[in-house]
Amino acid sequence: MKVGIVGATGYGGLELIRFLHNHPAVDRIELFTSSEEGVLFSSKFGHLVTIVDTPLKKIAYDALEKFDVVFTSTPSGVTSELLPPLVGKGPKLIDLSGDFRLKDLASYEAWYGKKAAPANSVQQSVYGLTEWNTERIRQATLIANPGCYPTAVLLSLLPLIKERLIDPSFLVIDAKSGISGAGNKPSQTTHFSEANENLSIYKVNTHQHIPEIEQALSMFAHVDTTITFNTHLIPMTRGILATSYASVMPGITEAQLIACLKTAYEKHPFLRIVTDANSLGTNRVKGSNYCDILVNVDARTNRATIVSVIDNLVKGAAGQAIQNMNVQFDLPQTTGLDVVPFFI
Ligand SMILES: NC(=O)C1=CN([C@@H]2O[C@H](COP(=O)(O)OP(=O)(O)OC[C@H]3O[C@@H](n4cnc5c(N)ncnc54)[C@H](OP(=O)(O)O)[C@@H]3O)[C@@H](O)[C@H]2O)C=CC1
Ligand SMILES: CC(=O)N[C@@H](CCC(=O)OP(=O)(O)O)C(=O)O
Repeated sequence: MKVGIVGATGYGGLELIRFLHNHPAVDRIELFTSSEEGVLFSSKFGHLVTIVDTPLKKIAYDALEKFDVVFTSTPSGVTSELLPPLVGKGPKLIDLSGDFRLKDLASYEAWYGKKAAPANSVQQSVYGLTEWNTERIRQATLIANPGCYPTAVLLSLLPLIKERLIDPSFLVIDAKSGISGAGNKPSQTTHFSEANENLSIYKVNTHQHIPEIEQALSMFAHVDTTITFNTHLIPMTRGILATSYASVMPGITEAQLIACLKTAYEKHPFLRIVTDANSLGTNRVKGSNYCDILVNVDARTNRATIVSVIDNLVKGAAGQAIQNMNVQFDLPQTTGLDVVPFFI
């Protein structure tokens, strides 16, 4: 299989290379750039000197059309223009940005502050939350890979809401991310001296993943609701921990919530239900495509605390994108992704 990566020099692109290099069905990888045409990739990333020896190529339609799969890992607002002419031209397109996730174009423009992609290409795109949309992903030519936070939040909440075990009308979600979630372009808030030894909230009640989570709750659990969702930056490189709070429906027990999650994911190798809080942490999934989930019910308040952890760059980005490619090519979902978490 011949694979092209646009945005290869970014964090998502580098993770795609890390996994695709070991993917048994991928025999050729070409890397594309908007700013560094002709630069030898390994001259920028010395740790890949024995692995990738090709120069970065200019983004061009005639080159991209020839691939079996094109991954795009670029800032929002790029693929809304780049990809529509490629849809249906041959390659499977897997976009890691937010440009094709929101079906409501006005919502995209309001939350991202950018011009939306053409309506027909947004309609054709398939939301790539692998465990919940497998059959549509199999047929898709354009996949909108989910955001990192929505992946963590939705995987933990969807089974419980779909089975009406928790009340979806008052969901409060508190999420925290490592700094690589912000990409490789430094900013004031990601500057080491300001992020280190600091914990901060950002995009208060305005995060662009709010409409994405609400849309997916409607799409997969048939619940139309509004959520309270806030995000925090933690001084570490990788990882997301999302904690959701919801009232438990009358008569429902913690054991039933755990059983529901276990049943929902029993055939899904990357989803693990954890029952001991000491065994849950971002280091337990770091570097891997796993999503670990814990649920606990506070008997005093009858509220559930639902916690999930992922590596934002793997299950939250490149790993899930490759999982989707595996589905499209009828490969086992774990192909090329069967790695042990770093832990330390
Ligand atoms: N980081 C994360 O945890 C996650 C990120 N995402 C999303 O995935 C996408 C990539 O994220 P990430 O890798 O972190 O971002 P980075 O900022 O690390 O990298 C983005 C890459 O895009 C390329 N690029 C920049 N501008 C343009 C342009 N105008 N046209 C084409 N390419 C361009 C750059 O490479 P070059 O200059 O060589 O072209 C750059 O290296 C983003 O949309 C992000 O929101 C989604 C889930 C998780
Ligand atoms: C820590 C950090 O800044 N994370 C980014 C992750 C979002 C992202 O990746 O953007 P899209 O999914 O919308 O493309 C953020 O919160 O905006």
